[in-house]
Order: sequence, then structure tokens, then C-alpha cells
Amino acid sequence: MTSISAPGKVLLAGGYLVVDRAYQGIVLGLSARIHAIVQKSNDRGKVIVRSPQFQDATWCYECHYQSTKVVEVVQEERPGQTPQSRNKFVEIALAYALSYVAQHEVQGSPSFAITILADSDYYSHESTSKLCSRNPQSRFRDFGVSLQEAHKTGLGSSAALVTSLVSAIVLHSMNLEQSNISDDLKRKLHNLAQIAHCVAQGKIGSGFDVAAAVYGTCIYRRFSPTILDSLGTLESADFGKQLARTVDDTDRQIWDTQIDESSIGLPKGLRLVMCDVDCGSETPSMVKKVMGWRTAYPKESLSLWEALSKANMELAAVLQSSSSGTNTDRATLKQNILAIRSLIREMSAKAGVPIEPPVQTHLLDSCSAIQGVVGGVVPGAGGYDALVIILEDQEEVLHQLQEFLKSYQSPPDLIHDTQIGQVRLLNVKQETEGIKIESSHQYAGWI
Ligand SMILES: Nc1ncnc2c1ncn2[C@@H]1O[C@H](COP(=O)(O)OP(=O)(O)OP(=O)(O)O)[C@@H](O)[C@H]1O
Ligand SMILES: C[C@@](O)(CCOP(=O)(O)O)CC(=O)O
Repeated sequence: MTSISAPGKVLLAGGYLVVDRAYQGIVLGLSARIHAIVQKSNDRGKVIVRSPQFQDATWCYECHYQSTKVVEVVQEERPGQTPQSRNKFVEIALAYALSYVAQHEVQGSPSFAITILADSDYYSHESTSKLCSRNPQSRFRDFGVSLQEAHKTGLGSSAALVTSLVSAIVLHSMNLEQSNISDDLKRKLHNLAQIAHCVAQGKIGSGFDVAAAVYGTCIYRRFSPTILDSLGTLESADFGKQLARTVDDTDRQIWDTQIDESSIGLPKGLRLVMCDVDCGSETPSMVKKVMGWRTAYPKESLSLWEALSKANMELAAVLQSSSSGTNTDRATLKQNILAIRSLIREMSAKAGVPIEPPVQTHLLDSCSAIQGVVGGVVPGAGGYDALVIILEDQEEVLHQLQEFLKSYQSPPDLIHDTQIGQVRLLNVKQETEGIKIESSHQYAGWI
């Protein structure tokens, strides 16, 4: 058995800019993780993937080795299953991981039973979430709904899922499960997960979420998107070889991603919390619209991008210097955050995209007024995903915030006709570590 977990993420600063290689993003890894557990099964040539915390979340695949050593993955039709019940992140991760493994001369048809387990904070369905009846001590909940019904909170479930899944398959198939994940292996798993996630997502993202899943908290500069263009598709004649060449990148000439994980973190004495507003956002359509405005108004958008980048990098400098020990100037941090938010609202208004919509502005301003709260932002693409608050790491401050949120009522958003629901604090912390090998005892009752 091989079990790997990967963390969720929050893009504290750099949303939209980081899609362009010219700009960097500040990425925090989170304590919420997704685990993939790979076990051998006796069903030759078949892989069954289960996500047992959700209803109707079992996907069965037949795996066909092609003469080119590419593995074609075909979902079995099951009575009552509609095409919507395909899970493209699982399916593509499986096909790419097995095809990569096949290039490395690993023999035989795969026959695996794979279990996916996710920490609760990825989804908003607290009310229906139950303890595991077979193991009440388990950290994993039974959500009692289907995946489609479980509103996502925006912590990067698909990136953590794809990263843990491809990593567990590669380690298991290549008998690497007993080893630590070396830097070189991590680099290859990162490349493979980026490729699979990008394909599944329709090549819209910068890949910061996969970087966080592999490396944890970091300053991120994306890879050149052309790396994927030269790869072709699973159907192309030379695909398997190209995939292995691109993932392994033996002479380090292909990938130009820059990930600095050494010196970044929240200043000592501060912590983050995330407020889930139980709405969720459609990131791809927001990105398309912002990029459309960027292309239509190159001069105006460039000066906004440059100003935002400067503010973001000032924030990065504060986070880098204080995590190495010096006293943080809370007032500077507060000002940094306010400067970034103001530029984000300008971007919001000019592009006509609700990146920091008025209801989130109200919530952020109200939380920031609480004694001991430094400030907060709409992370990543913004919108109605969970927002981040940075505060003094003291019980009293957290308690004040919790009490405030209990009775918080958002004003109606007349512009976007959206009402945010009950605001709930997620139970996540910032975490430095990326992917890790897990021990199996914590899965009792689930596998
Ligand atoms: N526990 C899970 N088991 C199986 N598949 C999952 C699971 N969690 C997420 N997924 C897959 O990931 C998809 C959600 O990915 P999506 O990129 O829309 O959200 P996200 O990564 O959580 O959010 P964001 O990109 O805003 O941070 C689901 O539709 C499903 O395919
Ligand atoms: C808008 C963007 O820069 C950030 C999206 O972040 P999130 O998925 O909303 O956390 C897109 C990307 O970088 O992939």
C-alpha cells in the first residue's frame, strides 16, 4: 500500500498577475490535505477509484496498454451512471501517471484500488457532515452528499487531488514507497502533476496550486505555457516518450518554474484563518474576463499590473524578513494589505469582474476593525471563495472574531445580486510542508 497526501493552498497575493511569467505570487500551503491511498487488487487491467466520503463517487476504469506504451484509460459504464458522473481530474491523472510509469519499463497491467480522502475544509457541507460510523476517531468525515453538491471553499481540491494521486501511483508502481521523496523525485512529480492538472483544467491556470501541493508555502513564478504545447495529446504517435522526456527533464532545459520555498511564512506571533461564505466562484470565467480586459487595454492594465506587483513584493519582503526572526511592524503589514486591496478593487471595477465584491469588502473591513486583526484579503481569483484573515495568534483575538461572525449579516449586494450565506471559520492553518508519505493507520474504517 502507498499513501501520499498533498496540502491545499491560498494565493495570498498575485492573483491574475501570476498567470504571466513576468510576475510572482505569494502562495501559502495549508493544513487541509487530500490523501490518495493505492492498494493492489486482483482485477487485472482494472483500476477502481473511490472517494468514499461522497455519495456515488466510485469510478471504474479499464486500462489498455498501447503499443507505444501509452495507457488508455476507459471508464466502465455502470447501470445508472450518466456521462456527467465522470471525474476528469481523476481520469486524466490516472492516464498520465500510468503512461509515465509505462515509459520506465514497469511491466504488467495495472490493477489497483485507490481511495481518495479529503479533510473537511475543502467543502462547505458542514451541516450534513458526519463522523465515520466505522471509526468515530477518524479525521475524515462522511459528507453525506455527492461531490457535485458539496460546495467547494476554494482551497485547491483538484490540485491536491491530482498531485497526491499521480504521486501515489508513481511511487507504488516504481517501488519507491519506502523511500523519502528526494528533491529530484519531487521535481518530477511536480512536472507530472502540473501537466495532468493543466490538461484536466483546460490550461487556464498558472499552476501555483500544484506548486503548493508539492512544495507547500512558497514564492511562485510559473513555467512557460509552451512546455505543454510541445507535448501533444495521449493520441499523438510519440506521446509516451515526450511525456517522460518532459517530466524527467534530465538536463534541466525544459522547466523554467521558479519556486522559492526557503524563506517565506507568516511572521511569528501571527496566524491566518479563512472565512467561508458558502458561495464559491467560477475561477476560469473570471480569469478569461480579466485577461480580456488586459488585452483590450494594454497600457492602462500594464500600469495597474506593475503597481500591484510592487505592492505584492513589498508584502513578500515583510513575510520573508519577519519569518526569519525580526520584529514585525504590524502597522506596515496592515498598510501593505490595504494597498493591495485598493489596487485589487481598481482591477475589479475596470475589468468588470467581482474580484473583491462589495459584500466581501464589507466583511473584510468589519473583521479588520477587530482588535488584534491585522487585515485580510480575497485570495487568488477572489469572488465568493473563502477569504483570508491575518490576526494575532491569541485565543482571545480568535474568540472575538468568532463571536463577531456568529451574528454577522452581510448587506445585500445590489450590483451582483448575490447574498453571502452564514460566514464560517475554516479550521485551517498555514503549513510549510508539501507532499508527504503517510502511514496507513489513520485510514481505519475507510479502506
Ligand atoms: N475528494 C475528491 N474526490 C474526487 N475528486 C475530487 C475531490 N475533490 C475534488 N475533486 C475533483 O476536483 C474538482 C474540483 O476542482 P476545482 O478546480 O473546480 O476546485 P478547487 O480546486 O477546489 O477550487 P479552486 O480551484 O477554486 O481552488 C471536482 O469537480 C472533482 O473532479
Ligand atoms: C486568477 C489566478 O491567478 C488565481 C486563482 O486562484 P484561486 O483558484 O481562486 O485560489 C489563476 C491562476 O493563477 O491559476
